Amino acid sequence: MTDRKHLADVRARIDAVDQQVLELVNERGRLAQEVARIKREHGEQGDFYRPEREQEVLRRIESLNTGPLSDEVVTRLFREVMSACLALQEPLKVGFLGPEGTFTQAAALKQFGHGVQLQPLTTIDAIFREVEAGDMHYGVVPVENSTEGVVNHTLDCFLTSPLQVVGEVELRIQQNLASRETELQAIRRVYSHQQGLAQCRGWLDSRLPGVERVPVDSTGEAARLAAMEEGAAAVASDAAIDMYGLGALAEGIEDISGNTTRFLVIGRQSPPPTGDDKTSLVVSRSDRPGGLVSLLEPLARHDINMTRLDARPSRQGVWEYAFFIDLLGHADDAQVSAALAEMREQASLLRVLGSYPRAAR
Ligand SMILES: O=C(O)C(=O)C[C@]1(C(=O)O)C=C[C@@H](O)C=C1
Repeated sequence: MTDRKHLADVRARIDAVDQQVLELVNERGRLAQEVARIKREHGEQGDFYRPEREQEVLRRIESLNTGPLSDEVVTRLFREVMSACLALQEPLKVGFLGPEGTFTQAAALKQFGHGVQLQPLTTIDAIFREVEAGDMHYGVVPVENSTEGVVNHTLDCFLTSPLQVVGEVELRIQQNLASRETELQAIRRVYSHQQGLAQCRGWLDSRLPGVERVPVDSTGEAARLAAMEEGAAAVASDAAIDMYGLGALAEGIEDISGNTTRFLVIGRQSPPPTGDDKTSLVVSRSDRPGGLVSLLEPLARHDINMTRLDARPSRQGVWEYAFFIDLLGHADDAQVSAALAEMREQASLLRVLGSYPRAAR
């Protein structure tokens, strides 16, 4: 067989496979519509998004995958297929910390795919408010960075909001120096979110010493400003570079490689257990010696793994703290529920912020 004939044959087989894939994704779409009909009949309006089921679907796909496509790639493809199926059931509105081009937008896309309507909002408070008011179904907010620690503002919002955590997203963060200038020597000012500036402090100290650093609300906003100003640059994402038509003067400028940011998805109701969950809670107690140790003791006794502990002023009294705790397990799991009951006996306040599936790939 000639090469040309062979190529034509293989392409004909690809066409046949595409036709099958098309029929199957549409069949999947029809089944999702059937699920929606059942949910409506049971009065579950507004509750079409099921993070626990999505997690189960993605984990199953990963375990079935034999390649040559990587687990990461098949996860991304099936995430989009589910996103399109969910959009057939109900178009979801999801607020994220904007403007366009922020890492939070990338996290929202990773969690929900392109089938939802993503709405950039200007502050973390606004995201909480819009979800509380029902104008948005869900919100996506940054909560901690592996280099720079917690996003205090998000934790503070939880102190006063009734919303629940319904999911978490982890994202590898690559920072770039973005500008319309083409030479590093032309840069007089660098904009970024304060976390972006902090993540690249070492690089900026050595490559742009003495250049003014200006913290702004987000990396997306930094890219927007850099696009308008001569001699300006932004520490920002690849997406922001594309969005604002900038060039990358340097790529991957974060000081610690493996830099990861964790985001929380907020909504009105936490999902049921999947067997691989996390629980976030806020707890406080009036100051007394050994207070924190005895408060945490039930977790150790019930063999529960704590993955995060942060203290924030509780805003109730001077030197009173609220402790934000993440642990492995779901609040409905027997061990976790027993430990929480014992902690509650000692605490002046204990609120479960939500139990949710652990971040997918
Ligand atoms: O299983 C469900 O509850 C569905 O609605 C179907 C489906 C899917 O496409 O697999 C769609 C949306 C949900 O978020 C979870 C899963």
